Amino acid sequence: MKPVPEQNDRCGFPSKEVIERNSIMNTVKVRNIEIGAGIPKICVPIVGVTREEILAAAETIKSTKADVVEWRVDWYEDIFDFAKTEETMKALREVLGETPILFTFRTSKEGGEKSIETETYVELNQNAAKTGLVDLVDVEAFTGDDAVKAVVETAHANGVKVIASNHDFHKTPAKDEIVSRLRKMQELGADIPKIAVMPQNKKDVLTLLSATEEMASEYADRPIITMSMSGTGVISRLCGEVFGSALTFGAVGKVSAPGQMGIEDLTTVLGLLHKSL
Ligand SMILES: O=C1C[C@@](O)(C(=O)O)C[C@@H](O)[C@@H]1O
Repeated sequence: MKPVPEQNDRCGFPSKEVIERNSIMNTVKVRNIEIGAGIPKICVPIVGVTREEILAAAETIKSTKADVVEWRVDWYEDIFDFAKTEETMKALREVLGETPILFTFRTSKEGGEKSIETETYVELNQNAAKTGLVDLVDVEAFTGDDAVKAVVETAHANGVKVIASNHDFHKTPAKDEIVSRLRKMQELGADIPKIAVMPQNKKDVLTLLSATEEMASEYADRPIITMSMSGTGVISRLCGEVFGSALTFGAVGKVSAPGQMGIEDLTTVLGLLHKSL
């Protein structure tokens, strides 16, 4: 008789433990937004350089259906002066009211505007979390485990959630590699693991979707975010509710990555899919 695999019961179905583990999907609540429940949430990035541009973008976004606003601080001209950064953050919070704010310094290594020393990067994210003005911080998962854990610890101590991220602007890694990166982010204590990859062909988009489905159904006990970038990958920004990606980035004006759709079209498509599920 063949040995029964540990994962399965005697009839070959998933064991109780596996089913229980798979059914525990914690959502992440930031202000009034529950990430991981229902329609994927829409996050709109702000990529202004000056304080005026940033606040003007926030005013425009405020009148849209954005669930979350990402402040891409690597674009901001005064980001290395924390007093100025905090003032702009305060003004941004005043404009956005209850809309959750995600604080993101995207390093040039992962497609962002500026490079930064690891120590400064950790300190910047910790300081942002300590202000109480932002709701989420993005930490690049491959900054080094100690650095990531330090940001997670400070963020959590201040009631701020952490999105761990990884970006490949050139290619799409193999499915197992994508899953293993997302699992690592979960192990490092991130509230939401996220990966963005570039497809070189349509099969790469399927690889990303398949990795998303596997991670979401077999390993994740929290929401995840995935996307395949550019026009070839745009479908992945629309079908998160089917395959298991809890949030999608949409543009109001300037995009922050290739393939982002305008928020109005995005809202329509997400709504249409939701109705038919
Ligand atoms: O990580 C991401 C995802 C993203 O790169 C995208 O492809 O939509 C856009 C970035 O602004 C954000 O920080």
